[in-house]
Amino acid sequence: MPALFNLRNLVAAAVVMTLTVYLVPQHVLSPVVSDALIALQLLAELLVIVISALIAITAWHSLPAELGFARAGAERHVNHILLTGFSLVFIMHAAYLYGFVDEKTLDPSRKTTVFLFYARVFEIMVYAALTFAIKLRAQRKTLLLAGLSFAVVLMSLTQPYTAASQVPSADSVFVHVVAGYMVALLYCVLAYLLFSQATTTLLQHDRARQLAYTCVFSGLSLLCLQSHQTDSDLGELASHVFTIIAYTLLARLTVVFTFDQYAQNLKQIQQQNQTELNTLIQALPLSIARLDHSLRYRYVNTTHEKVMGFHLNDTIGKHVDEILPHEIRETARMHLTNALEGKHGNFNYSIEKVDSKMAYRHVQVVPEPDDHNEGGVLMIILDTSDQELMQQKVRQFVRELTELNAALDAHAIVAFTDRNGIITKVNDKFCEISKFSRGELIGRTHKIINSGVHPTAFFKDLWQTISSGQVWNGEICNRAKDGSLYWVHTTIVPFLGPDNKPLQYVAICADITERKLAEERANYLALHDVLTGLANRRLMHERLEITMANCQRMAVYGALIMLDLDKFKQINDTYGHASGDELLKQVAKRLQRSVRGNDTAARLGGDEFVIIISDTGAGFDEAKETTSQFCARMKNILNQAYEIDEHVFKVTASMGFVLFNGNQVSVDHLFERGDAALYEAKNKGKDRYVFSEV
Ligand SMILES: Nc1nc2c(ncn2[C@@H]2O[C@H](COP(=O)(O)OP(=O)(O)OP(=O)(O)O)[C@@H](O)[C@H]2O)c(=O)[nH]1
Repeated sequence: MPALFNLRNLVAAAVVMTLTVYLVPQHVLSPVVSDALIALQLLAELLVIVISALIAITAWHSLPAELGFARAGAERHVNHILLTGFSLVFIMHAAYLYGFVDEKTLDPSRKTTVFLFYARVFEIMVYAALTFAIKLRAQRKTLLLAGLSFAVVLMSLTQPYTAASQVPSADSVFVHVVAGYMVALLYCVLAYLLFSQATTTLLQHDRARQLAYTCVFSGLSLLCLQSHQTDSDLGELASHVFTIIAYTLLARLTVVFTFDQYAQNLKQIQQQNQTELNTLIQALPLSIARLDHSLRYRYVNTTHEKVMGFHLNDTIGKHVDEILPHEIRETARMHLTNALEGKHGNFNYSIEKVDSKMAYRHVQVVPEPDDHNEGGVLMIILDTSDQELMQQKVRQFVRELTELNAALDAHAIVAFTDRNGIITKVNDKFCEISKFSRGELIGRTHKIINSGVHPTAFFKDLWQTISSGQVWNGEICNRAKDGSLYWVHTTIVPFLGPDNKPLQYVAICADITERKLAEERANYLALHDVLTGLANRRLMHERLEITMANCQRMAVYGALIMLDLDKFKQINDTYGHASGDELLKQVAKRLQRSVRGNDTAARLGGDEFVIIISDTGAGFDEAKETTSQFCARMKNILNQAYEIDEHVFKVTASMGFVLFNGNQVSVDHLFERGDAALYEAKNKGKDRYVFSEV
């Protein structure tokens, strides 16, 4: 049955019908004209209008883009207009034919012919456009040009029908008839081309075949019109029937192929998505495996092969127990069974690899239910070895850092400040040594412990160093809350921000107070007499040189007094060495108390002392007088009784002094002369002072 009603047979029947229309004499057909026939004509016209309108609507919505004969926007609009055009023109044709439009200037039947011509023009152009869209071996441009030229010729043939004043002559009617045959011939050529030359894809071929049939029926429609006598003869009716068939085919071509194209496009998109998804899944650094409801592998990606070490072909169809490491089989099976019941799960495991290194994995188990109650499980395995090793390193680093911090806290005084030097954090040691509480320190600057020992330039230099991003090292004397001084060896490290400027500073200090005191003591001992605390010989020399220089600068006289206790040996011998020591200390105190701040009292050793007076006057005599008075006063002071161990002593002293007012003579020479004067004082009976020229 289907074979009987295929398009080929339909065309054959149509040809026979057309021939019948031609072969039966017109006078036989004309009497058949009746109202019923006119009604049929009307119905046929209406159908043509409806179908052409349907094609136009479909075209506006989807045809051009989907059928592919519109490549650019402008071209698509041309096709829209063409399709809409022949729909509208057909409406006009029908309207004039049946007098729907009351237009008096032209004979309605002539207008009908005009609109029919225009409809054909549009029809040809639509077919040409569609043919153009279908890939033919013939030159596209040639075909289009031929179609357009033909349309122009056809339009020119309508001239006699459009001029109101002009009645179409027998010649023009003849031309019209000839044009009709030519159009029919063109349809045949188009049909031939489409039947025989459609190339490329099956879809293109099918489309060409459909269009070829459309052309055939349009051609037949035209041929039938050539035998047209009146508005209601059979020839015209047959023409309408063929037009209906042609346009139905065209509508089918537009609608069916639109959906075919949709389906094709959807399939293509689906395939493309599938390919993209597959590429993505294969490229993911995750091992992905899909298991069926019996926990057998039905899909694995390439990463799974790498992670699990099983080739794809060795995995598909296998049970998880055959693939997963035996250490985790039980855990995995539990999670997978839960997933089959719709529960999500995850677990971690680690295994030793063949190279003895540890591998760490995180497994995510996702249920994959389906409608047939035979869902599967998606198993995603992430190799977390790198992260795990990194975490181990971080943990180790944090542990080391904590230990380091604890060690630092235990042994060092630590303070953090912001870039402005505001203390933000201190450790216990800092509080302990500074005797300030943490609360008293936070938010303050280091000025709170400033001892005043260092000059302003010291801290200026410090800040210049650290604010330029460099580390500062040095010793700082600080003052604790109770006023006591303490020394710290300090290293200040700036922490730089992204702009290479310090964000904060950390000061790491070591308590060096003990060492500093020891150093001070050593320095003191190096320059002072241990027993009396007076300057020793070395310091006395330095002071003498300084005093000599000062005297020269100030143009004044200084004095060097050599002093020796008289008969000190006897005291030692009588009361003991300790008492002798005590006496020496008391003598030293009296000397120290008798001199001014910039004068010097020193002990050279034994019972021998030296006094340096820095300013005794500008003139020699005045200086000599002043020094003599000083010696006299000193003699009196020393002669006062000493009370030692419940004994009372009386001691005298001999003195020899020299004057100096610059560096004209050497220190040694001054001593020599002073000694000589002292010697003279001793010789003269002791308990006196003697002046010597230098
Ligand atoms: N107690 C004590 N005696 C000392 C010390 N150093 C030296 N001597 C003693 O001081 C004495 C110094 O004696 P001299 O100055 O030579 O004799 P002197 O008895 O003072 O006689 P003159 O100086 O001539 O009056 C010696 O007996 C030393 O042993 C010391 O540090 N302590």
